[in-house]
Amino acid sequence: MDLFSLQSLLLFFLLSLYLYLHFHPSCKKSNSNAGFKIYPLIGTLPEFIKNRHRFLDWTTDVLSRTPTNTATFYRPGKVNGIITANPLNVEHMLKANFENYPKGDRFIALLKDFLGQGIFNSDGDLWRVQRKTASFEFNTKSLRSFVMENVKAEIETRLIPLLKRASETNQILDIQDILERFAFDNVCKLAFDIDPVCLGGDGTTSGEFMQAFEEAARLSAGRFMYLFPFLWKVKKALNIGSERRLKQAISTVHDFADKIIWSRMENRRQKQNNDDLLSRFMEDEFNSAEFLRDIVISFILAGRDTTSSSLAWFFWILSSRPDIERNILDELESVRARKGKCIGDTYSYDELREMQYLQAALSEGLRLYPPVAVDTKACREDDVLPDGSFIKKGWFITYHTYAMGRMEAIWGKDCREFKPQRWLESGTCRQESPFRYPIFHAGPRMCLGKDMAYIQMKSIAASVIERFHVDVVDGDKCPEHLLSLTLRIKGGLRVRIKQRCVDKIQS
Ligand code: HEM
Repeated sequence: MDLFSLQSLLLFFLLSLYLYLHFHPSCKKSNSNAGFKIYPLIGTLPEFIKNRHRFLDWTTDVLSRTPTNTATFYRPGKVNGIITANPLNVEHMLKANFENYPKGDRFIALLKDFLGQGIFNSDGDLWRVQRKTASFEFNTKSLRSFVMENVKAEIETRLIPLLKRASETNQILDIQDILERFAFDNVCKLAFDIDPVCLGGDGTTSGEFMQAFEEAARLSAGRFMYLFPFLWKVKKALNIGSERRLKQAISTVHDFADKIIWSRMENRRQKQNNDDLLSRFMEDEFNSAEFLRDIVISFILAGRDTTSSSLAWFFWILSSRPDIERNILDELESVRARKGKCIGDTYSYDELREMQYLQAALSEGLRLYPPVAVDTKACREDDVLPDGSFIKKGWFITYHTYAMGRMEAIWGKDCREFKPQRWLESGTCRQESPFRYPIFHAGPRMCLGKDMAYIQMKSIAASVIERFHVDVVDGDKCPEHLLSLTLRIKGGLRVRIKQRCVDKIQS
């Protein structure tokens, strides 16, 4: 019997069991606000089978119905744990009891082929040493001006000309892909001092690598969603199906990263010094080429997939909210008027800081479409969470950022509406507690690239919006999301670019 027949047989069995359990009155749990339906032996599996294609919305609905926005999850294969959208629990796991909630062996094993021992996939000293080295680089004063300069160059010489051409020829573009390319060029320059020119030319360079990276992230994330957790290991051992494709994709990604490492090692041999993140890691001669490769891949993931995801969702929202777009345009106009600038002039860091409405609108977009939609840790020792939930040693715990953006308990009755004004106090965008709004994580593992991400998102949004209207093809339909390692728009976001008041725009 081949693997497919085995899986079909198991599915048939589970489906029959599910139908029996679902329709047999004695098996029904009466309490509709008690979290996931848990059946004897198979736990949450029937519900998981039914809903895994809409995992985020399903789990959000369940969490919103529980008294403390927290629920227990059981699946055969020892996949037991807690999913929470409760800020007190989030603070406990990410900060107050941080040491008890590492990434853990299961998580690390699932992502090891793709991320190796990089910063996103390590615990203990291995994580600490990477955090220390990277923090040093992210805290240098020169980093901000370096980021500003790179972003400016990428906008002026690549993004705007590309959008202008598309508007003149009425071409349909995938803006998510364009934004990924932008972010990829940017992070490569910042972290490894190379320019892959991925957004250059006709915007199709490095296509093979980009596709492979996306596939590797998607298939690695897919390992979390197997009905039977061991199945991916069987497929990997037999080198079949998605595991075979994952292996190929990872090999393409590794080739790219290896070339960066080798060229940098050559530079060092020739006593040429680079001043970037990778060089800091290379200063430690005990760091192997393989470990350096893991570092490269982690930073590409951090830089490429996050800002591009949030901006793609943001442009989709704006396309149906002319009121918000108008407010952004008004704000940009007033910044320009105060500073004596014209459309097309680059904004300085201080000018970006003045764009409080834009900051609020972007933060609101991140609330509803967080790039890291769920984040999972493991429980090291039995514990009781602040809401009273018991968690056992070895269980996983997931804080559900996507659900948290949709919880009435946090944001009120209008939690599902896009309202930038909820962020504004006397015209200033307020800070939110990172435990209520853990978009960038919180505590000791908080995102290192948050400031850089806002610089990039605000610069792109301001430069694009003041020159173009981004018209989403089929904009009346909410795009389907794809839960990869980040929250993507499935199939990309197809848009037409319409240029505004052409005569005012400087060439
Ligand atoms: C909208 C944009 C971004 C969002 C929403 C975001 C979110 C996050 C989140 C949720 C984590 C924790 C992940 C985990 O549990 O391992 C994280 C970690 C991290 N982020 Fe970001 N990020 C963004 C942009 C960036 C950028 C542009 C960079 C820089 C290249 C960056 C660098 C990092 C690094 C190095 C860590 C690892 C921190 C650690 O484990 O100690 N991020 N980010």
